[in-house]
Amino acid sequence: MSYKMDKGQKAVLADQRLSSELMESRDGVQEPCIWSSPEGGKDEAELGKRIFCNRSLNMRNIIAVGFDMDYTLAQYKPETFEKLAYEGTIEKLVSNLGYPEELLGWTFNWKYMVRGLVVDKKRGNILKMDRHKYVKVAYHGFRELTKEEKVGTYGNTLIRDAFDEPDYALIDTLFSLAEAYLFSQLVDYMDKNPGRVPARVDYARMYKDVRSAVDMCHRDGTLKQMVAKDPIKYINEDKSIVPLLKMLRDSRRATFLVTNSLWDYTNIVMNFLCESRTLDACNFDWLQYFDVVITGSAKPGFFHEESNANLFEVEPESGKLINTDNGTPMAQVGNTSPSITLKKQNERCRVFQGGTVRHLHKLLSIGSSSQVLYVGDHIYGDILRSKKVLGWRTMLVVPELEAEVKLLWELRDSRKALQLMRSDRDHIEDQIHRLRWSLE
Ligand SMILES: Nc1nc2c(ncn2[C@@H]2O[C@H](COP(=O)(O)O)[C@@H](O)[C@H]2O)c(=O)[nH]1
Ligand SMILES: [Mg+2]
Repeated sequence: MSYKMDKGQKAVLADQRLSSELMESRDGVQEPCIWSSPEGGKDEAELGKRIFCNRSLNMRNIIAVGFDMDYTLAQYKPETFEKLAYEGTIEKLVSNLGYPEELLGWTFNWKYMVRGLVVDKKRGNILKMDRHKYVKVAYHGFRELTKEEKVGTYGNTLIRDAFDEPDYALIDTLFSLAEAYLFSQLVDYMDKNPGRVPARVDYARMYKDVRSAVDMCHRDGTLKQMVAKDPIKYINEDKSIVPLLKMLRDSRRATFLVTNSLWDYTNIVMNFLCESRTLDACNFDWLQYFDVVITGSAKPGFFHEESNANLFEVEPESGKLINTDNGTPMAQVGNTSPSITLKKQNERCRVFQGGTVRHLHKLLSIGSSSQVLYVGDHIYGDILRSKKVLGWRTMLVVPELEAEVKLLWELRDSRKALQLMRSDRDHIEDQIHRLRWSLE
């Protein structure tokens, strides 16, 4: 990431440069660069490390910056982490749900699926839609539908399909790549071997089975135990996280973490990211970089202001949950001062589980939602509601863009040449039309 902040609350997103370099006006003419910093972004950051804005954000108004953890601060390695999810899911399908043992020999191509695809559960199809919700590409299992098949299935309805639950599922998180791939494999397998999948299983049932097996992998420790044992195998190291958090805190902004992961796992992942520590050496030093940590937040429900979810304080050493009254630890019968140990241990940062955005605002003394910037990876879980309903300012982490932006940049000359050729072609076509009309 590339941005500048000074201690006097004067902070700006300093990197609109590339976005204006890459963004051409409609007539193909390059717009002049608009700089946010006086130096004009002279100390260039690597292409993939820059921040892009679709509207300006004055950091001066931001008093608290929050982060999601999984796939935001912690970038998992899909070649190991998603493979683990894929193998764990197959294992559960075979052992618990009666799928054939030969699935255990299947392999996972982690590069095949991308976020943004849509699963048509009933038909066993994977769809790529355009921004207007028209199906551009459709695959049945791994076979691409012909144009006629595609139009016949998705193009002829009088009432337009919403492509939403319950018949469709959106692949909107990197956690879902393995299940989408496995679903396509199962569709192919079932078409070719109709008697080999459990009786009464259709495509939709197969998707449901895969989903519940994946869900179980996240809940029963299949994934988290393995990550805890060997985090470097599954999570990319990122030496810029601590400087980033320090910089935010030096600028006197509050920092917070809101994650759906529970405390035990959060502590392991954050120890690895901030301190390069593994399970046996875990401590709580990383908490110094935050004012508030909320685990088990159940996003997106966390962002519903009307939610009544209870907020518990977590005792970091034991993981014990303590009842709170809006964030204030409650006295237990027979013990009038339960909060003393917690306060001493945790002078800088308090750790919670559950609660709602109202609790967070109170804990951080946030007066207006527009003073909060939240960084997340999940458009639905992290961004949609927090931005649209609450009015938080949001930043979406899209690692896929790194390759795309590089490619756009590398191909800039060809793209420009193509644009000029298109414009020449349009002129020539217009001239031909005029000449034709003059002859009629
Ligand atoms: N029970 C399930 N948990 C899931 C699933 N997919 C992801 N996850 C877990 O959610 C959190 C994400 O945390 P955040 O920091 O991004 O808020 C992490 O613990 C995942 O393991 C699922 O399908 N079922
Ligand atoms: Mg996340």
